Amino acid sequence: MTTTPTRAGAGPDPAEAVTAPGRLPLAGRTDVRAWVGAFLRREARRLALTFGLFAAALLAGLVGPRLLGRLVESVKDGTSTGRVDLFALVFLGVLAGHALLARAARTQATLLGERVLAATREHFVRRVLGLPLAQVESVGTGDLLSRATTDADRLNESIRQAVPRIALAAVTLVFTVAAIVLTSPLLSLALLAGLPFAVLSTWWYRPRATRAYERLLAQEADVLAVVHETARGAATVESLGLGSRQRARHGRAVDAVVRTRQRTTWLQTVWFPSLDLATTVPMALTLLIGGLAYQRGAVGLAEVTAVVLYVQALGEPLDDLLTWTDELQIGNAALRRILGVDLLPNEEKRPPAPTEGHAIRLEGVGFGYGPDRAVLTGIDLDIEPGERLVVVGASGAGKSTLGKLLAGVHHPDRGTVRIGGVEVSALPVEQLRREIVLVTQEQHVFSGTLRDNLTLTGGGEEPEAEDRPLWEALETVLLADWARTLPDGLDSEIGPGAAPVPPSAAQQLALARLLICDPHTLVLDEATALLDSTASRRVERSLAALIEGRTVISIVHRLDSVRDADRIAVMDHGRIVELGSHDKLLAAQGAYASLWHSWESARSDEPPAKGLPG
Ligand SMILES: Nc1ncnc2c1ncn2[C@@H]1O[C@H](COP(=O)(O)OP(=O)(O)OP(=O)(O)O)[C@@H](O)[C@H]1O
Repeated sequence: MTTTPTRAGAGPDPAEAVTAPGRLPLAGRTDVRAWVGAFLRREARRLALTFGLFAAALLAGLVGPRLLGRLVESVKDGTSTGRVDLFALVFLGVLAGHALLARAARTQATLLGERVLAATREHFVRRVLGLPLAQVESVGTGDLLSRATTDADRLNESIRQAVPRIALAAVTLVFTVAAIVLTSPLLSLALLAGLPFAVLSTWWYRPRATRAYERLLAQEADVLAVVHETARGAATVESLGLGSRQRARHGRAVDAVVRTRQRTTWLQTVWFPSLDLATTVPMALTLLIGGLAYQRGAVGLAEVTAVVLYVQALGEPLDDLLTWTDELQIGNAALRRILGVDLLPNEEKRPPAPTEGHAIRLEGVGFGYGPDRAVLTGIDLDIEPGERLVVVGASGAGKSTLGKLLAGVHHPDRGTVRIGGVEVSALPVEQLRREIVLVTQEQHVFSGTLRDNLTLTGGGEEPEAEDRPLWEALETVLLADWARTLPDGLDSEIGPGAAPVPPSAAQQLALARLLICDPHTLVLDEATALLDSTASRRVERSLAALIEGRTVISIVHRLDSVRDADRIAVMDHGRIVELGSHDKLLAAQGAYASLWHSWESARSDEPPAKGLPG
């Protein structure tokens, strides 16, 4: 599938897949058609059942008035009370049958919608989990979230409501038009007068509405992105006083949605009246032609009356057909967004790659977040198994980026990062996590049990034998006492909406997870920087137990414990400018020495604080 850039001003062409900077792509018409084809094949029986039930309900609905008419006629002609009772009974039976059929039809349609929704969401989540992290980072989570939630709901709504209603309206229209033609071919010519209004207005409306709906969904995603970002970074927003900035961003995003909604409403204010004309003009013409034809004896009064009633009856299904087609258009826009994720390159499945030893070697590594933004250049570094390496440097020097490259979160643009002789980019993710893991300040507690949270990295898989290693890990990171206070031990629900997990416990939990997954190398990127000093000390003690016997690369701002490191790497503008032990670098009187002296003098003005073990 090829992707093309969005054409300025004109909006995306629904026939083509579209990519726009900073957004996930939109699928093209061919992708949508393929999806619909697969859906029709997969759900053919359920669809047939749903349509069958709707059609039966429609027919049962038509029988009622007919019966009532017969009853009135027979009362007029004189009939027995027994016969009236019988009619009433049959009428009630038909009404009950209609209600039951309508209920069954709606239940089937709902089930169908839910099945599609579930399958679409599962497919979407699988795809998103397979996306390279860099891709997810570059578009943000708002776009992804809205595709997985509101867009999937819209698609569900389209399938549940729009598809059966459109089908029914179309069938009703065909039957009614056929009835008009059969009743009076002459009067049916009046219908032609309505066609230009329906066709021209829809031809004008459709492409404009398609573009507006696609814009609307993207703008709604922006609103969700701001809300999500603000909620996720609530502590930062609060501490840096970013509330008014976020409110302003939210206000701008909502304004954009309101403007597009105004546009779609305006489009409808032109389209809907034109659709009304598509039935009222033929109605007026039928009366006119009917009157003239009746005077000349070309048609009977009964035919004129029937055709007028039929033309009037066209209004409702025509309205239904077009308004639900509009709804389907929103579903189509939502589907293009959901399927757009399929156009992204997926993390390919890699075969296991046997490594030799645990040595890490970086050769000529270069990396940038964008084509013109080199963040790391010419990095050569050998890290021996069991070594304690500390990385220091000014803010923005590239320390965290180096950590991400080591852990395989990003891959170098130039040069190689090898673990045990194998390039990190060649290692399957399950293997990579047993080799090297990045620990940052941000540790997420997933909704689920404590057990789920401990084993989600894939460790501790054997059933039954599970509990002991999990408790051992909790003991090691000093979290066992906290875990014992939970009502169901390892099976207690924790995280959002369940037992609260304090920030330090979340960090310790992440460390316990690491113990279970047991990688030989840890990259610690300011892992305790956000914790208060008591919590930080507790996590550091857990960390001390964890790093025993492993290679540790610590990225630090505070230099308290750098003396204990085997080597210190000093970074500046994306390069390693110095590398060696504390004493050696101090003696060299270079970048490290000045960092150290300024750290020492700053520390003498501050209350004592603890850094990370190095
Ligand atoms: N996801 C990203 N997208 C684009 N640019 C980024 C991204 N992450 C970092 N950068 C940029 O890359 C450069 C290096 O950032 P990095 O976080 O690696 O530095 P650092 O030395 O760890 O800084 P700090 O000590 O402040 O964390 C900075 O200019 C930063 O703005």
